[in-house]
Amino acid sequence: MTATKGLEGIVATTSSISSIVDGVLTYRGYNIDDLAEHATFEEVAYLLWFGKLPNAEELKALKQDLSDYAAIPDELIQQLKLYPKDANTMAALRSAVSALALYDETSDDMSREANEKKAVKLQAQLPTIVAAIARIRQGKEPVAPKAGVSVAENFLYMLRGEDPEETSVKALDQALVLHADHELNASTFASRVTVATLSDIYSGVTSAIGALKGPLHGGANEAVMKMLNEIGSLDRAESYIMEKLNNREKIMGFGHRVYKNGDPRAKHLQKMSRELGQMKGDLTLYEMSVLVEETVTKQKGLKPNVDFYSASVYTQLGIEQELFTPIFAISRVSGWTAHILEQYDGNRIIRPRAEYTGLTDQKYVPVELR
Ligand SMILES: CC(=O)SCCNC(=O)CCNC(=O)[C@H](O)C(C)(C)COP(=O)(O)OP(=O)(O)OC[C@H]1O[C@@H](n2cnc3c(N)ncnc32)[C@H](O)[C@@H]1OP(=O)(O)O
Ligand SMILES: O=C([O-])CC(=O)C(=O)O
Repeated sequence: MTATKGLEGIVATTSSISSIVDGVLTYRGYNIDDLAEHATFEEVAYLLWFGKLPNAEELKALKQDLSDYAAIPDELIQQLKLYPKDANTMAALRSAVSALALYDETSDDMSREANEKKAVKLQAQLPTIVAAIARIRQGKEPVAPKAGVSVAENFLYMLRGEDPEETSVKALDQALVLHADHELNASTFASRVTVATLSDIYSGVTSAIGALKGPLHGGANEAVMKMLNEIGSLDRAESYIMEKLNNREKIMGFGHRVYKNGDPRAKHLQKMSRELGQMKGDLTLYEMSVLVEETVTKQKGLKPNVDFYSASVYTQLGIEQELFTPIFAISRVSGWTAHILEQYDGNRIIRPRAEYTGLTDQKYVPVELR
């Protein structure tokens, strides 16, 4: 038995949800470029869960369900108010989603119908939880979800307490489409490992949130913004990156286990970042990001991943850094739950082997002789 570090190149499951072949990402056979350009997040979530794009009636029914399920239990809001104000937002979200299971009497109902309903409920409730955490932290009351609007619009409304402008809603909706699923990434794998023991969907999503939090995965978008803030101005970008690389430090938002010639989602986020800058009449953040990209690519041959330009996009949408990875979760919960449903179908426990590298032939020695 020989271990492969980080399971690189190991095919751990079959899946019909999303695929990456020769650098091309598809959801259920639809190219991400096509979906980013034309589809709404609700259409994409339906596609991931049910394997086809919804017709008008199916889409209307899904939007209604997302609206109907968006409120969170009062008991949970009370709990959120007890969390430390300076708690990491992903840690708070992880705890809240775990607690959510306590208020769903169907949490251990393993029928396909119940699990599909819980997938839609989790999608509806995660944005409400994230917005509530953000508002409580600012000393404000959470805003109840608004009926009849998209996930993107509702999230910005609950965050700000007022109707968002259309350009922000469109940009966030496109970002949600781009983040919705990504084959067997670390958080999706974590969710599948958890539910493959026939544990419940809330446990699967809680595991996934824990995995997404790390800076080598979803947490990188917050680390990118921290880096851009440290750089501070265009003239410092190149020297800052050179110093990091000379110290053999990683540049967050660059590199990828699967894409070696670039992440197809990055160009959409880059375009969005430029357009938001143009609209604001201030391209500093965008230009600083481009200079970082040029320097990293020239020095290391590494290309930006999905996390790099999402940092400047969210900042220009007026969203605080601590919410970047939770926004990733608001989108990715569609993919996680699609994978969880797929895992339950024809499940087998996921239990690989480890190559043992420890001591052998040890003989027990009584404690007084050690
Ligand atoms: C949504 C997402 O999860 S996208 C990824 C988000 N994560 C980040 O942006 C964090 C920064 N990037 C990284 O840490 C890595 O590129 C990962 C985690 C994404 C992929 O990791 P791996 O597939 O294990 O790549 P690995 O670490 O083997 O990289 C190969 C080489 O490139 C280097 N490298 C990879 N990424 C970077 C980077 N961002 N900055 C500098 N060097 C890098 C590694 O140090 C390694 O160099 P070496 O061979 O001299 O040791
Ligand atoms: O696939 C990965 O390893 C990470 C990633 O880009 C994602 O989850 O979107």
